[in-house]
Amino acid sequence: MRAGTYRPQRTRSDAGRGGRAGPGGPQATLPALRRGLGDRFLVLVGMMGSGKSSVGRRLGRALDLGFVDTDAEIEKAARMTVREIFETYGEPHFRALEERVVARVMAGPPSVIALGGGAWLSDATRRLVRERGLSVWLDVDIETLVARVGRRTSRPLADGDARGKLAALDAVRRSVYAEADVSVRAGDLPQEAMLARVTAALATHLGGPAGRTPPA
Ligand SMILES: Nc1ncnc2c1ncn2[C@@H]1O[C@H](COP(=O)(O)OP(=O)(O)O)[C@@H](O)[C@H]1O
Ligand SMILES: O=C(O)C1=C[C@@H](OP(=O)(O)O)[C@@H](O)[C@H](O)C1
Ligand SMILES: [Mg+2]
Repeated sequence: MRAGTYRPQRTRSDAGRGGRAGPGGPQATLPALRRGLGDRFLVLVGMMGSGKSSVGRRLGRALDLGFVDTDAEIEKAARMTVREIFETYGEPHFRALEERVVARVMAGPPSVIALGGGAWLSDATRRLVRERGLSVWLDVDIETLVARVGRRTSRPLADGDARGKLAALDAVRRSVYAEADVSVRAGDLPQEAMLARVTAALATHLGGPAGRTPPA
């Protein structure tokens, strides 16, 4: 490693249910995580239903950072729902909007960002996140995704045979999600336990429970 280059190792968290983040528990690590993050964005990636939006909102609050959901930003900008955009203009148009929204958000102040599940497939978005962010893959099993997404109507790519469609997308996308800086593998954990697991994985990635501030 070049002198002065901060390059933490990639991390896969298989910590126990709920995760452990040092003697004081997850709460104790939050200020250290905030410091370790510096001026980077914290960017959540993963399949539909993995909990990016839910965990992201909680992480933003826990770290005292703003929270941005790219789907919500797209809907605000387009004054249409994600489904309406897909149905009216098609997926390529949605992807172009998504790329623009991510770039706009990442030109602003650091925050926690929940990407839509397909946003990470964009080369431009991954490049931007590598430059300005720390990425976390929520790697959640298909059965859990289906249970969360299958009965909802807001995700056009899961229409009909949700299990089949999610499994096919997951198979294609896994290797790209795996490029994220940190991977958090989880089943159907309650939201607080998921949050604890993510903060534990981040603490490990950033240099242990005490966290570590990157050298200037
Ligand atoms: N840990 C969890 N346990 C149970 N339900 C969850 C959990 N995380 C998210 N959900 C629910 O699953 C659905 C998808 O979660 P969401 O956060 O929107 O995921 P994503 O943004 O990755 O698609 C939402 O209805 C949400 O309330
Ligand atoms: O995986 C995908 O391609 C998509 C995921 C959705 O966001 P969530 O991952 O937040 O559900 C939304 O952007 C759109 O329906 C497409
Ligand atoms: Mg979401």
